[in-house]
Formats: sequence, structure tokens, C-alpha cells
Amino acid sequence: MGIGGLDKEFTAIFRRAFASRVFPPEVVEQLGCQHVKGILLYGPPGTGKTLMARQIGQMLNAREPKIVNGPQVLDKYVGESEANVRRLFADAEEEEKRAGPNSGLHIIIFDEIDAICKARGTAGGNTGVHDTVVNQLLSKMDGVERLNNILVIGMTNRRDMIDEALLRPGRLELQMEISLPNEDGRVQILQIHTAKMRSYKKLADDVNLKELAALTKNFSGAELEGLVRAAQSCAMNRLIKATNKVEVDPQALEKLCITRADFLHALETDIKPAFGSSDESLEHFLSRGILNWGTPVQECLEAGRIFIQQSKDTESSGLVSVLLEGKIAIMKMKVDKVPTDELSLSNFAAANKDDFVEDTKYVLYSNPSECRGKLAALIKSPVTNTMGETNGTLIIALPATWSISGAQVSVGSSQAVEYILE
Ligand SMILES: Nc1ncnc2c1ncn2[C@@H]1O[C@H](COP(=O)(O)OP(=O)(O)OP(=O)(O)O)[C@@H](O)[C@H]1O
Repeated sequence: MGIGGLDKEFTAIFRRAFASRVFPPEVVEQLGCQHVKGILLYGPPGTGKTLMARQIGQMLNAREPKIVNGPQVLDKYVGESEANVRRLFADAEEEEKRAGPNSGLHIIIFDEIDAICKARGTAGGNTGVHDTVVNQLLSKMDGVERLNNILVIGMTNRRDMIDEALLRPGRLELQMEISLPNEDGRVQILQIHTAKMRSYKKLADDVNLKELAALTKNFSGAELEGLVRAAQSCAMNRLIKATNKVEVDPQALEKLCITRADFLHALETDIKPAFGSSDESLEHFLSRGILNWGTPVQECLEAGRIFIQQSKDTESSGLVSVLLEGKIAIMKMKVDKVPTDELSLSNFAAANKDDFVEDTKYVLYSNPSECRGKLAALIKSPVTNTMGETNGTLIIALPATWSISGAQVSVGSSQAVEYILE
């Protein structure tokens, strides 16, 4: 299918959203069954949400899906944004009028749906535009003008921003997290993106995808694809001679072969995951200890302790995700759910040395009982030295990794936790 590591998610979507669609309309009618009209795919960027949405369209034999970017729908002129939404549904409406229950399925994919479906009343400017756009969308899915031949697929990196009203049954009722792939998923994704070169024997025998999967913790699907491309560019570069003019080795076609060294070089220099940090960088941040420079850090520690407690709670299954949000130029970092087989500090997004925190608050956005794992928050503050210079050194790491049901805690992280929790 060209999608790696998402079999479980696919099976779940299939059962909930497809089953009723593949039966003849009479059977569905006899059961009084309502089709799922909306799916929300959420998770970090580059994890395959768009691929998944397209795949759903293909499997359901639907009309070519309409893909729109949330912000594209918004228009500065009064009434135009709502009209844009209505236009998206026009074909489906026309076909439903004409063919009734035998109408084909129309899929509308909203990328960055959070842009238009922010919780009502929260969008800036008090123009009410977002509210009316959400209302328009709702009326097509579940209101007086509702259509039966549509499937709306919303995608977002920020599920917490979506208006709750949209998540109710009859609306984007099926919500599926598409998270970073675990090691097996990464092997599958690497297989997909190296399949062609392998079939043309351009992949050296020393390339071991399992080894690469182990080395690419926290990589998204898009980053793995980027890694393959970067390795290819290393191999191609070997066959280019740049003297006075750039010349390609005449035997390039036979000689071109992407090796393990190319992948390692690309890993070292080209592609770094957006999520996660190395243990060394965390240690670097911790080297000067935790500087409790004010209320935000204090609050972070207090909130962190509560989250840790929640996660350790025997009733909970162990994972709390925390989203740090703040104004522009403030470090924002999302600490995402991580696969449980990979508990280590590197699952945490690292504070970048050049980032500063001024005003940070925490939003707990996932139900801690959803899955096992851990909570972490790294915070970084400007540190002012005795000369009054802000040198931007470190702050806090508040990783809380702990042992839950036999999960291993890495030494570095447990030390950090002890440090923070005294
Ligand atoms: N699970 C995966 N299997 C195979 N390839 C993947 C996977 N995830 C991502 N990719 C690669 O990364 C590219 C980008 O992925 P995609 O656009 O589906 O991500 P996304 O989750 O929709 O990201 P965004 O939130 O930024 O829109 C894909 O075209 C594909 O080449």
C-alpha cells in the first residue's frame, strides 16, 4: 500500500468507517445503520496522515478526493469562507439529489483542519468567521442539509485545538492518532522507500534496514524518506567530478550503489528528527543544574509532579502527553506519545540551545489512561549571569521516565527525575 507501520490504525479505520460503505445500500437501510461521515487523523507532521487519507479514498472506490488546506478555505470577505465550504460539498449534493442512496462516495480531506475548526469563540479578532465556517461544515455532515454520500477526513497536528462539537458522533466521530513509527514500522517505511533501488540492485548488500531502523528513533515517515534521499545524494555525489566543469562519471549507471556508509553519513549530517533529543544534549542542558528562575519553572515542576503522579497511578496506563505552548519566539515543544518499547530520554524533544522560554503553559491533551509511556517536559530559560548577560544556557529537564510494567528506565532519565524531584 506504500504506507508503513500503520496496520493497526488501518484495521481500526476499516472496521469503523468502511464496513458499512461496502455493503449494498438496502442492507445498510435494513439495519438502520448510519455511515461514519467524518474521521480525524491527528499526530506529528510527516507521519503519513495524508497518505492514509488518500488510501482510504482509494479503498472505498470513491470519487477523486478533494484535498483542501484549512487556511485556504478562509477568506477575508464576509460570507466567502462559508461559501467556500459549500462549494466543496456542491458535487456531492448534486449527486445525492440525482442518484439518492446509489450515489458514489465523495471524500473531502481537510489538511490543517484546526485552522478552520478552532474551538468556537476562541479564534482571534472576534469576527465570528471561524464559528460560521464550523457551523457550515457541521450542517453538511450532521445538520438540516446533511449529506449521506460524504466522508470528511480532517487532519491536524493539534487535536486539542479542534472544536469539541466537531468530535461528536455523526461528525468527525472516528479519531485516530497517527504517531511516530516504532522500530518495526520504521523497517517497513525504509523498505517502501528503498524498494525501487533494491529492485534495480542499487542498494549495497551492507545496508541493513533493521540497523537503520534502530538508529532512527523518533524519525517520522517523512524524515525516513528524507534520509533515503540524502543517502542517494551522497552516492551520486561520489560519481561527480567537479573540476573546471561538473562531470559525471561515464560509468555512473553501473557504478551507482547506495551503501551503508552513505546512510550513516546522511544520518550524521543531513537528517535529524524534529522530535526527540539525544541523551548527550540533555546532559548538556543539565550540566549546570536546574535553575529555578521564577514562577514558570516552579509551575512546571509542580505540574510535572502531578503528571508524574497521574502516570504512575495504577489506574492509569501510564502516558501523559504534554504540549508546551506559548507566544512566538518562545520555545514550544511537543512531547509526544512514544512507543513503549523505546523508553529512553531520546524520546523527548530537546530544548534548542538558542531557544528561550518566557511564558509557557502546559496543556494536558491526552487522556493519561490511553496508553503506556511517560511524561516529559523540557524547559529552557534565559539565564542571566553576574554581568547581566543573558547567555541562554539551560534549564530544566523534567523527564519522568519510570518503570511501568517492566518497562526499562534509562539511567540518565532516572537521575534527571531524581534531580528534579529532589
Ligand atoms: N507511514 C509511512 N509510510 C511510508 N511513507 C511515509 C509514511 N509516513 C510518511 N511517509 C512519507 O512522508 C511523506 C509525507 O507524509 P504525509 O504528507 O502523509 O504526512 P502528514 O502526516 O500528512 O504530514 P503533515 O501533518 O505535515 O501534513 C509521504 O509522502 C511519504 O513519502
